[in-house]
Amino acid sequence: MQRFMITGGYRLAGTIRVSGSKNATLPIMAASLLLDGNCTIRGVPRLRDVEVMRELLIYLGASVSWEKDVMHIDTQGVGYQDVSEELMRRMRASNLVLGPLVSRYKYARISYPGGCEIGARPMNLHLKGMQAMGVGIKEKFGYIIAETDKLKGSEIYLDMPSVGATENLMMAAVLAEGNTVIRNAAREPEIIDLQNFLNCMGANVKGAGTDTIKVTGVDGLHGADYTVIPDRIEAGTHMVAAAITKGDVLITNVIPEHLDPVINKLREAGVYVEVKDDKVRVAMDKKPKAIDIKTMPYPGFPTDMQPQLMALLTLAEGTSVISETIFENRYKHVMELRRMGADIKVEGHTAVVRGVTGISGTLVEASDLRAGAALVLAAMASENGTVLDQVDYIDRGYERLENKYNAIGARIIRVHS
Ligand SMILES: CC(=O)N[C@H]1[C@@H](OP(=O)(O)OP(=O)(O)OC[C@H]2O[C@@H](n3ccc(=O)[nH]c3=O)[C@H](O)[C@@H]2O)O[C@H](CO)[C@@H](O)[C@@H]1O
Ligand SMILES: C=C(OP(=O)(O)O)C(=O)O
Repeated sequence: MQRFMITGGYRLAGTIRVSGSKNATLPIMAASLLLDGNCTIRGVPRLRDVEVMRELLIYLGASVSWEKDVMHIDTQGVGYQDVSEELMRRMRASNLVLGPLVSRYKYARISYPGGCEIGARPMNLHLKGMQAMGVGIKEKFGYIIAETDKLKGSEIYLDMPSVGATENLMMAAVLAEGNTVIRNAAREPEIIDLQNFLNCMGANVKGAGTDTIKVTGVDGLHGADYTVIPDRIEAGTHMVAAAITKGDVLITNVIPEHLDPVINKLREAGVYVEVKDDKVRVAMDKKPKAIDIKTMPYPGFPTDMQPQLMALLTLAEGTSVISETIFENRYKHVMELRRMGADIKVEGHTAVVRGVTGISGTLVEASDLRAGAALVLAAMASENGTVLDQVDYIDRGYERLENKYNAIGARIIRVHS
């Protein structure tokens, strides 16, 4: 178990470079299972979740080498399609191997995935879509067994634009016979990145970024060399870090368009945001203004930024209202922020945040990845020291966050206990 000792009150000033996107890298690594050969992925972030996906690919028989941010995957040895509960439970995104395994081997057996406790997160849409493509699904003792003689292209309508279901079904359709159309598909930038990677391997996928994705099945794929997009949630977190510490930070390696919802909300809160090419400069010298936020599928405000924005709004002038519409259990940071002196009330999906003049450090605990990030931000803005437990959650999605912040003025020490 590891913890952060954070001394608050230091202003962040300088440049931070954003790493490759976790949520783009994970499906792209899973998609390599569609291939019988080699691929190279660049811009791969050093994250715990990426480590788990690497272990999963190796467990299935792939060879994976990873140096700095370049990963080589050779899938020629893959011959096993049965994933143990231990591996599946370590990460939610491990469910993304289902589509590629069924597409290539016509069989997969995986246990239900684990991950952060932010909601029930069922897989009904993934499974319904696969059934429409001719896959038999059995659910037994917490395992999903997916089997088919032949995957057939199909018309699929998603009841909600689930990111994971869209990705799993796109991957399942790549080697299916005929055409698949996914309607009400998720439109997140990571879906476009997956489409680009699949097409780089010789797939025929169109429409990612819109609500209709069309996949024409192909007979086989070839190797690819691909660079993943920068992580928009990491970038958004740094933007809030600059604002909450009343700092001035240049954030590089970003695609500003992916950050539109975050940039707009920060500007509404009075934060100075300047966009230039692949950089964003964020500066703040006063208290933020209260704003309302509703989390929505892309291009709406991302649920993965809700806890971080809440941390900022605890110190705003006035009262903010936050509605979390994606995950039913994504307010676990509220209790911890209250322990630091924040004034927040939660009723159902809504949190009412009354701005306070200051928050103070204490002993708090990360309950999940973004809750942990929000607590780091709050601790950097607080009047004294904070001890943050369970930072392993933060390592799931941020590459040595303390090093990035310490390099521009923060005081964070990682303690191994
Ligand atoms: C690895 C990755 O990319 N993770 C992201 C992905 O998660 P993930 O792909 O799991 O999120 P989804 O878009 O699938 O989930 C959105 C909502 O749909 C529900 N749902 C989903 C599938 C299904 O079969 N049935 C169902 O009811 C979920 O419980 C949730 O309430 O998108 C989320 C929403 O932007 C982000 O917070 C996660 O960071
Ligand atoms: C919820 C997240 O990830 P996952 O879907 O992998 O749990 C996240 O990145 O905030």
